Amino acid sequence: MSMAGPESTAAAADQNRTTEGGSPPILSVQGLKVSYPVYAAKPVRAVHELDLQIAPGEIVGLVGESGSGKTSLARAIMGLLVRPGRIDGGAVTFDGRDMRAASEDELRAIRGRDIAMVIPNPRSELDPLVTVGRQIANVARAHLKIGRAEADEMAMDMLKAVQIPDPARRFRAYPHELSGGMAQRVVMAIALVCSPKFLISDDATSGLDVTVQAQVLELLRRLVRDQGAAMMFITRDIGITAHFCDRVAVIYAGEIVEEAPTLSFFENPMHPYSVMLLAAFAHNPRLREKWHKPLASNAPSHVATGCEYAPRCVHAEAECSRVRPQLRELAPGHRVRCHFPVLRDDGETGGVPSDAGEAGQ
Ligand SMILES: Nc1ncnc2c1ncn2[C@@H]1O[C@H](COP(=O)(O)OP(=O)(O)OP(=O)(O)O)[C@@H](O)[C@H]1O
Repeated sequence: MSMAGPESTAAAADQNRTTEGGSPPILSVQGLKVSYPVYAAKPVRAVHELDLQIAPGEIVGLVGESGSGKTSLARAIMGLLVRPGRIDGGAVTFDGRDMRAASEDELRAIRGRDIAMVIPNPRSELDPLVTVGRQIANVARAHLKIGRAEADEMAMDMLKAVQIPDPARRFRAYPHELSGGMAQRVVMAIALVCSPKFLISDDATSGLDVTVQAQVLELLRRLVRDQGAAMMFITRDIGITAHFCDRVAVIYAGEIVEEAPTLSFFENPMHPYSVMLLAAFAHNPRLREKWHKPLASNAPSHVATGCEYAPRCVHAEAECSRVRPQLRELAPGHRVRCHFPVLRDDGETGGVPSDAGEAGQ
């Protein structure tokens, strides 16, 4: 991650911000820009002027299609952008600390102890030559400066907490001896053993079959709640967020286009892209067609002016390709980046006040 620029003053000021619930955020992202320079071409813009705040104990679902910038955002927060990725601007404040000003050693100490990340394909995360109990214990020893016996005890407790069958035997097992669901639980145990304040789950359960996925998600939620941690839950499956998250943020082409408390979001999604995602989730081709203008390529491509979603939007008007919409708060905690937000079928505006002011960007 690059060192602090002028934005780090924004990070310091950010400590004074509060979330919807009135508490200071555990994570605050302000105006974040991430790009990937590509040889002999324009850099790929992955995240663009993105704002996101997450309160302690809150689970926020980050939903968007492939290539919308979810992983780039997560990795930028952790200071783990994959080369040639770089942060071009903005601030990331975690627990009052300016993450962009932190040294690599400081970031290493924060990662694993205060912020942890769970990703899909757990086997790639695990060392094939070390027993799973030892791998969990090693993380605890490295971050908590405790002795071997205590670390082993913590590892065993974590194996029980993630509901691994026969934990004493699994403690001594090697990763190849575990099923995919078990390996995912071990990765969760590693992520949670130091009781991090913030967990990022990046599509972590997508490789599991549906029943195991539901069990693992429920477990993850319970453990995060028990530890009082906050979580950013990244997924392409908008349906999961309904049961799992306190708040939903929809990302399109590197921008948050809608964010709202979960109930408000599902009762009245206002951005045409969110409505399209919900229609796709409902597996209803007619609804999908109604809400989505197909393009030759599915990947969001950036527009020169106006709304990023305009080329694919069935409601787009001339203004949409001219003026970039700002995020506006149209119901309590419900912000939408759209000139023409969707009205509910019953003709209600979903609480859209005619004089709604602008919020955020
Ligand atoms: N290493 C890289 N080099 C060049 N471009 C990259 C690299 N990693 C990501 N990108 C580009 O950045 C944009 C955002 O990608 P990112 O992986 O963050 O999206 P995502 O929403 O996490 O996608 P997915 O759900 O498929 O993981 C995409 O256009 C992608 O092609």
